[in-house]
Amino acid sequence: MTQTPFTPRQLITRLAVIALVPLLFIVLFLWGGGWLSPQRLTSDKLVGVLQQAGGEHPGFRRNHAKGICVIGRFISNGNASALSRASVFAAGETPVIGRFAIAGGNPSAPDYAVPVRSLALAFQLANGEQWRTGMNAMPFFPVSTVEQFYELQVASLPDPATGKPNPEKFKAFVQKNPEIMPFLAWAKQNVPSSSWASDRFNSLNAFRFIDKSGAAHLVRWSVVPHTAYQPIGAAQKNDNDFLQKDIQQRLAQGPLQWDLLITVAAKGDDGSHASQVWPADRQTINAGTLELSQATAQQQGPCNDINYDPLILPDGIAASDDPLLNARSAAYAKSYNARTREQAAQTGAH
Ligand code: HEM
Repeated sequence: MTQTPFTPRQLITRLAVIALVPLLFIVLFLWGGGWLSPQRLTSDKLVGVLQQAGGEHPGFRRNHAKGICVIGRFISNGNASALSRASVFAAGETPVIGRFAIAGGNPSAPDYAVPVRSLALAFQLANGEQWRTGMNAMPFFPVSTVEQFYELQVASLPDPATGKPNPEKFKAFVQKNPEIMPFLAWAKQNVPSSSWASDRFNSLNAFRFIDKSGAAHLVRWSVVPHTAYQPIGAAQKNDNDFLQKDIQQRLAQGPLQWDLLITVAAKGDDGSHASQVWPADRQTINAGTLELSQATAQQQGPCNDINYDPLILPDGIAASDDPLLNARSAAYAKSYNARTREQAAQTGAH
């Protein structure tokens, strides 16, 4: 008979260690899925509340659901290459696939009823890298933290009894988060333009540009229209889809342009609060011209399969400490996976 080299005590210890390894993996799996901390704000919860607000629309984005694809190019003048070594800022041209949209999860919402509009861009760099950015046509974000974003969605949900948001719940949110007051004041006086072509779109979140020496510069960016602002009028209020029709008509006449402006933070400026703008005297650099030339319906267009994750960045651009960035990245992936799976089921693809 062969003798085991271990004493019973050693054997038990070894078996216990072996059993611990899979147990550790199970605990990590449950933790990652949010099962061990149900109060934790997961991307499931964030996407869930957006879906509750916008309704069930299989195959569509869970926010900014109504939109249109556009293509064009970015013509860099080389000015931003002192701050960022990203090849997109060297003088020259980069093809762009973009998407105009309005906020909210309802793909049939009337355009005039939605105050927040967006432009997302995917720059296809010659070296195979991509720079993706989703910008909104407002000067700053309503809130700064992921918890506030979630609670704001919950406070704005329609009351099942009335079909409208409960004003008491919204008031309670504002009292708890007075940081939202400047946004509410902006929204109250804002008269939307009659065209996406004349909207200024802002990154809102801060990022870091990394220069050739490896030094980081805190920045935000905006695209500023060449097209003059015309306020929304009666004609637009009677047409649910005026934004899409307008942009198609304009692009049929010729390309539309925006300047890409980089705003550079000064020492001490905070990049982690998207609800706070930096003082107006900060340095701005005109990095070049965004030129959009063609529009296609989103479901058939090249933007359908793009997840405009704000953390898909080329070498030379990096995330800041803004906590919204990671939450956005995780939620956009969740939304992308859901909508592309649904689209595949709708078309019978496997
Ligand atoms: C925690 C905060 C946020 C959450 C959870 C969130 C969530 C979402 C989701 C789920 C989508 C749909 C993504 C897809 O299916 O492709 C979306 C779209 C979008 N969001 Fe956010 N968002 C947040 C903050 C922001 C901020 C700060 C901005 C600032 C500009 C922003 C701009 C956009 C834009 C432009 C789109 C449309 C992108 C496209 O056209 O595909 N979001 N958001």
